[in-house]
Amino acid sequence: MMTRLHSLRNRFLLSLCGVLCLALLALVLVARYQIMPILLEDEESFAGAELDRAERALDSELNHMRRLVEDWAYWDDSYDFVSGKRPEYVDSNLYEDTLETLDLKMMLFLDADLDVHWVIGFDEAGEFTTCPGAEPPCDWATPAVAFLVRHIERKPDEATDTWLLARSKMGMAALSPIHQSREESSAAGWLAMVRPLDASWIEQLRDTTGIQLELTPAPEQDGPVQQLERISPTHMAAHRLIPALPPGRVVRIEALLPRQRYQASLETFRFALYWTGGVLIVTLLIVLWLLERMVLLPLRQFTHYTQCLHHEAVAPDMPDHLVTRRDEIGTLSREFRSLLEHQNSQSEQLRELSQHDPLTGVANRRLFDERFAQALSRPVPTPRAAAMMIDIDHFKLYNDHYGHQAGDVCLITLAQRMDQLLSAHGFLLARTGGEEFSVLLPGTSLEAALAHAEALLRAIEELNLPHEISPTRSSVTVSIGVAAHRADLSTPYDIMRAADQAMYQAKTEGRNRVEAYRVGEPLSPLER
Ligand SMILES: Nc1nc2c(ncn2[C@@H]2O[C@H](COP(=O)(O)OP(=O)(O)OP(=O)(O)O)[C@@H](O)[C@H]2O)c(=O)[nH]1
Repeated sequence: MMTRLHSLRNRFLLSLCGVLCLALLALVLVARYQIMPILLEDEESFAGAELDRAERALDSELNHMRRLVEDWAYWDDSYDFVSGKRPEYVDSNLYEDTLETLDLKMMLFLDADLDVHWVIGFDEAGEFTTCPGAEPPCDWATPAVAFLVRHIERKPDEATDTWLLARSKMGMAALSPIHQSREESSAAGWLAMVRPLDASWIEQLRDTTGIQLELTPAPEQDGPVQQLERISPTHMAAHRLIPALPPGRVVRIEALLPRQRYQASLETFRFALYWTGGVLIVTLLIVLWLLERMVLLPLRQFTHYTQCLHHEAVAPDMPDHLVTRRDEIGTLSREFRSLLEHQNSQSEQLRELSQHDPLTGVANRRLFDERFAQALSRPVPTPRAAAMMIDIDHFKLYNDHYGHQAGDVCLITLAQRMDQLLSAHGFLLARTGGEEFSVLLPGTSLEAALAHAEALLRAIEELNLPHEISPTRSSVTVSIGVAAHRADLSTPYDIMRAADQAMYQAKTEGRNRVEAYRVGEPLSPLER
């Protein structure tokens, strides 16, 4: 018995759901292990590029510082000043406004012997000081002087250098040898400048780069130079450490970056995922609908039809829309129909064989009894039915004289003639014994039956089938007993017993005659 779970529809649905789940799982795994790493990697390279941009902005500021210090260092007035020839240089150039205009914290001139020639700048308290050496009140410059002297002694290639400074406050420093502008000569001294990197400068850097960044001085640390921290779904913090002075200190660039690219990629991926999922589900629904219409529905109709064959007495016709289909179901339906037709015709043949006498082709006892019972069961007005019992006279002699085969031919000839006469009236002739026939006459009275029997007798005589050694007549004759339904003959058995008795009466009376079963005659048992 097919359960609902095992129906094709449910199995197909379950299989599709399974495939869908596997596809979703595959999609999740691909997203987790293929797409997400690519997105994160892309985000890291974006953060790196943004930090590069911030660092390039710093480099550009350092270059600016380099150009500024070189402008002053390659100025002949500066050359003369450190060579001790232009004492008015201080008054005309080195004053507080100069530092403020150039956005500097300090300018330091060293002569060729690396002695401090002049210092101007703001001390730790922000007071402007200007001195011919690093003595008070300009002693705040002493550490810078010591560093510069060490640096020049270590690297006397007379190149311009720039540095980021990361003390408690940040700054930028540049150092250049002082040369004459036109002649090739050795350095007459060195000029150093220091620019503070304060909050307003950082704000300006933010405006220039468009990056939300912070610069902070920090001690040098072990670990990666660049790090990325995703602080929220919308923002990440990227920082990079840039070497600075003094040794052991770094400038930490920290950029707060939007995760737009990641979010946009994620959104695009989600969008594609939802659409793919939606299209997949719609496709599945359409496939299911098509399956239902093209396969399952006709199969159910076919199954319903085969079930009807079991339950209905008369086989219904196969629905036209099934047999006219041009697909496999149509082929199956047509094959099934032709198989059914073949089986029906074989059943019909078997039924015919089981209800008819193989020698004469007329009905046999089985069909006769069946029809007789039917005739009496119908609530029709009287007369209900009559019956005849016909027996060929001296048929043993016929066989003995003409042979058994001729006897068969005689039986066939007689049967055909009698059937011809009887069937014209709707009566049923049956061969119920070797040379014995019975006739059912539905709705016929005894008198009418006797008249039909007499006509039958005459017709057989008229056949004039030779029976030379018959003591009755020189042709084949029959004896007929007739009985009809009445109160004391209410069953087929009783009526046939009475007809049989009448037929024996006809034999006794001399054969080739018709006898009726008379009222009050005792019935003898019917020999069968
Ligand atoms: N050829 C042939 N003979 C059959 C067939 N069936 C029965 N018979 C013969 O029919 C004969 C019947 O003989 P009986 O019953 O003695 O009766 P009868 O010779 O007809 O004599 P009455 O009935 O008394 O007139 C037998 O010889 C059977 O062999 C058959 O199918 N073919």
